[in-house]
Amino acid sequence: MSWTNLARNGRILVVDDAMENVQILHQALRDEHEVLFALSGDKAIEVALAQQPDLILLDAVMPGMDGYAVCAALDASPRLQDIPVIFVTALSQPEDETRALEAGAVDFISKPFNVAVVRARVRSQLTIKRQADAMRELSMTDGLTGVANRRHFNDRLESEWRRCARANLPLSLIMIDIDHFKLYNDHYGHQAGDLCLQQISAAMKRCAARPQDLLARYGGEEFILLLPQEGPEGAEVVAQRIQEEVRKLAVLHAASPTAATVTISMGLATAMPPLDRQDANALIRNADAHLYQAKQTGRNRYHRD
Ligand SMILES: Nc1nc2c(ncn2[C@@H]2O[C@H](COP(=O)(O)OP(=O)(O)OP(=O)(O)O)[C@@H](O)[C@H]2O)c(=O)[nH]1
Repeated sequence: MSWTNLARNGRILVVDDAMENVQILHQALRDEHEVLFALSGDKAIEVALAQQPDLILLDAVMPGMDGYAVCAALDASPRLQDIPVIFVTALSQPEDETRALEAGAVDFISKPFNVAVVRARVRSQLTIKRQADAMRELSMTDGLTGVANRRHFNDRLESEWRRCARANLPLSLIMIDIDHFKLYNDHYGHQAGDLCLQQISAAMKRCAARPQDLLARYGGEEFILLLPQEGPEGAEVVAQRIQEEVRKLAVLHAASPTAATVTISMGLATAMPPLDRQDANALIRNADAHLYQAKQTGRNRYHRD
């Protein structure tokens, strides 16, 4: 998306118990955005979870769950806490505005609406939200390959470790290293090496496409794949798939003493399930030890417990 388009084509959730207010806001915004609506606080949370809007226009005063309670519920949910909220209310005292901002709202619009003001405020909050999303995405991504970076991997490992421990589910890791990559760089040049890293990482990403899977660049030519909810057999299937995809890529490696094309070695490790206080780093060390075994026993293979 270009920077000039950042303010348009948002998914906006309008929450108001009065249908006529919903209709006015829908009319004001529908030319530029997709508009969803909810007539109560409970419904708003339900729609937000299912549709992941970019922005919520929230009525402060509603029967049952009011706007402040909706804000608190959004804030408590990891999947909803980054969605900005603009309060829309007939309350117009400075203390009402302060209360809304303290509840987590990013802006405040008074009823009766001025349609031009509503549009302008929505555009500006949408732009800020999308810039923040882009920054977050950049900070989590490896610049060369576009897969997750090591910091993002560490964060996800920690949260998935806790989740799998709570749910009594296994968690597997695959540590992956390109074979004889120094020789590849020496023979074909660093730029070709970069291209090779991009091709191999894209192929590996295709092999583990479940929403909870995460491929990350762990070091120079070393990658790590996080497979939550996957036991040793599942991890082995993924490893075989990766090996096959890399084989099919058939990137020539004339300088390799062990194969005609680029190959990879892998180390697999599983926590069955993770113990709450067990150190996730021990699992990484275990995968690394298996990778070392794969290298020692000829490369172009995986090793597991
Ligand atoms: N082109 C390119 N090369 C990189 C990058 N990051 C690391 N490397 C290179 O990757 C090579 C890794 O070499 P080694 O750790 O000796 O391992 P290897 O040659 O793959 O040998 P084995 O792992 O034992 O099979 C080094 O030559 C690094 O310069 C990168 O971003 N781009």
